[in-house]
Amino acid sequence: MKDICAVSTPLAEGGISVIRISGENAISIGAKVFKPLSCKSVENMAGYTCAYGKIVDKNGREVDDGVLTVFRAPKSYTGENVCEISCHGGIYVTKKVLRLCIEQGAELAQRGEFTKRAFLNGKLSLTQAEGVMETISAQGEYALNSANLTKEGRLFRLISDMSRKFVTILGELAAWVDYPEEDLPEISEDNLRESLKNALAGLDKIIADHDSGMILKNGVDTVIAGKPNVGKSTLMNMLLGYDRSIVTNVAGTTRDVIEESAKLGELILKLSDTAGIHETDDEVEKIGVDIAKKKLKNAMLVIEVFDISRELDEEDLELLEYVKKLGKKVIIVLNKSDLENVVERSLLEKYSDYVIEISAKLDEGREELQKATEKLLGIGGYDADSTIFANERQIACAERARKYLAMALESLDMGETLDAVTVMIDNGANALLELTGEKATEAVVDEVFSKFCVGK
Ligand SMILES: Nc1nc2c(c(=O)[nH]1)N(C=O)[C@@H](CNc1ccc(C(=O)N[C@@H](CCC(=O)O)C(=O)O)cc1)CN2
Ligand SMILES: Nc1nc2c(ncn2[C@@H]2O[C@H](COP(=O)(O)OP(=O)(O)OP(=O)(O)O)[C@@H](O)[C@H]2O)c(=O)[nH]1
Ligand SMILES: [Mg+2]
Repeated sequence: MKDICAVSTPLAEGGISVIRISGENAISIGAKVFKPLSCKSVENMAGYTCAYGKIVDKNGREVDDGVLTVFRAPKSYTGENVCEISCHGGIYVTKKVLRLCIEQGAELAQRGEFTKRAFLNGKLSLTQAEGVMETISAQGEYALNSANLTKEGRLFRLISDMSRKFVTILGELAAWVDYPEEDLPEISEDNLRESLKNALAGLDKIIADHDSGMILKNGVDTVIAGKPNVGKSTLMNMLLGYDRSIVTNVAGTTRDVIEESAKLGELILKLSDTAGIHETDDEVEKIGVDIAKKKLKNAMLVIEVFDISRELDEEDLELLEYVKKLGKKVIIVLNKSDLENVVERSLLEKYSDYVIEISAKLDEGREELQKATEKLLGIGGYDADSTIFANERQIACAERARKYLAMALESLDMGETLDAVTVMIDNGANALLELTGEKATEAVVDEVFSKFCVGK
C-alpha cells in the first residue's frame, strides 16, 4: 500500500503543526526530510521515540527545526509504520513540510485515510472509527462521554453479540432446511421466537435511548413564539441568565431572530427569540414575522408564550392552530403570572399537555419549565451511560434490523415456512453486521471515512 501523508492539525496559525506519514516507507521518508541534531539516523530510531532536529529540503537546506516521532508497525494508530513531524505552526511552513514529504514519495492522504487504514488493519471497528469522529465533533460532556463509549467498543460488542446469535440461528435453520430428516439440534419455534423478542427489545432500547441521547448531546432547536409583547424576549433573557434580547413595553420590539444557547438542567436549548407573530403593515416587522414562521418550521420544540393578564384573542388562536399544524412538540407558557389571571386555561390545554405559568420578569417558573421540557422530550430518567449511536448511518442500520426482525417474528406467528422466516432473519442480521462494519460493503466504508477530515 502506498505511503500517505497529511497535515493532521488544523491549517491555521498556531503553536505547532503535525505532519503525519503512514506506510511501509514512512520512516525512510521521514529520514529524508528530517535530520536529528544528535546525528543518529531516523531509520534506526525505535518505536515510540522522538528526536529534535532540522527539517530540510532536497538540497539539505533548513526549512524549520522540529520534532520527529517514530511509531513502528504494528504499534501505531494505523498499524503501519508512522512518522510524525511537528514543525512550527505557520501555515506556509506547514504546507512546505508537507510538500517535502510528497517530494520524497508520499502521497497526499484522502479524507479519513489514516483511520480507514486503522480499520482495514484491524486496529478499530467501523463503529469505533465513528467514535473517533464523535470525539472530534464533541461539544460537551455528554457528547464526549458518548464518543468514549463508542470508541471503547461498547456499541460494537452490543450489536456484534446480537448479530452473532442470529448468525448461529441462521446456521441451524440452514442445516434444518437442508437435512430435515437428520437428528439435528432442535430449533424449537419457541426458542426462535424468544431470541427474536430479546433482540427486538434490545434494539428498541438503544433506538429509544438514541433520541434522548442525541437531544442531550446536540441540544434542542427551540423557538420562543407568541404575539407581540407577551414577554418572549424576557423569557429568553431569563433562560440565558443575562440580558441578550431587547425588552420594552412597545409591541413589536424584536424583529430579527436572536439565537443563543441556554442550559435548562442538563438540556441545552438552542433558543431563537422571534418577532411577535401577528398581522402587521410595518414592512420591517413583516419580514421578522416571516422569519419567525420559517424558524418554527425547523424547530423541534416550540415554547408558545401568552400573556396571562390578557384574554386570548383571534391572533393567539391562529398561532396555536398554525403551530399545531406543524406538528411540533409544544410547551405553552402563560407568562406574567405575577399579574391577575384572565386566561381560560382549558382552551390552551387542547393544544398541549404542558401548560405552565411563569413570570419571566421575576424569574419564576424555571423549574416547572424544566420538568415539562424533560417530560415532553422523554429524557427525564435518561442514563448518561446508555450506549447511543454515533450517527445517522448507525441508527438507519439499527432501524432496518428492527424492521426485519419484527417481520420475522410476524411470519413466525402467522405460521409461515421457516424459509420465509430465514430470509427475514438473514436481512436483519446483515443490517447489524453492516452497522458494526463486519460485513459492510466497500461503498459503505468509503462513505463513512469520506466524512472525516484530511489528516485524520
Ligand atoms: N501524536 C499523536 N497523537 C495522537 C494520535 C496520533 O496519531 N498521533 N492519535 C490518532 O488518532 C490519537 C491516539 N491514537 C493512537 C492509537 C493507537 C496508537 C498505538 O500506538 N497503538 C498501539 C498500542 C500498542 C500498545 O498497547 O502499547 C497498537 O495498537 O498496537 C497510537 C495512537 C490521539 N493522539
Ligand atoms: N408583569 C410582568 N411583565 C412582564 C413579564 N415578562 C415580560 N413583561 C413585560 O412585558 C413587556 C414586553 O416584554 P418583551 O419581553 O419585550 O415581549 P416580547 O414578547 O419579546 O415582545 P416583542 O418582541 O415585541 O414581540 C415588557 O414591558 C416586559 O417588562 C412578567 O413576567 N410579568
Ligand atoms: Mg421580543
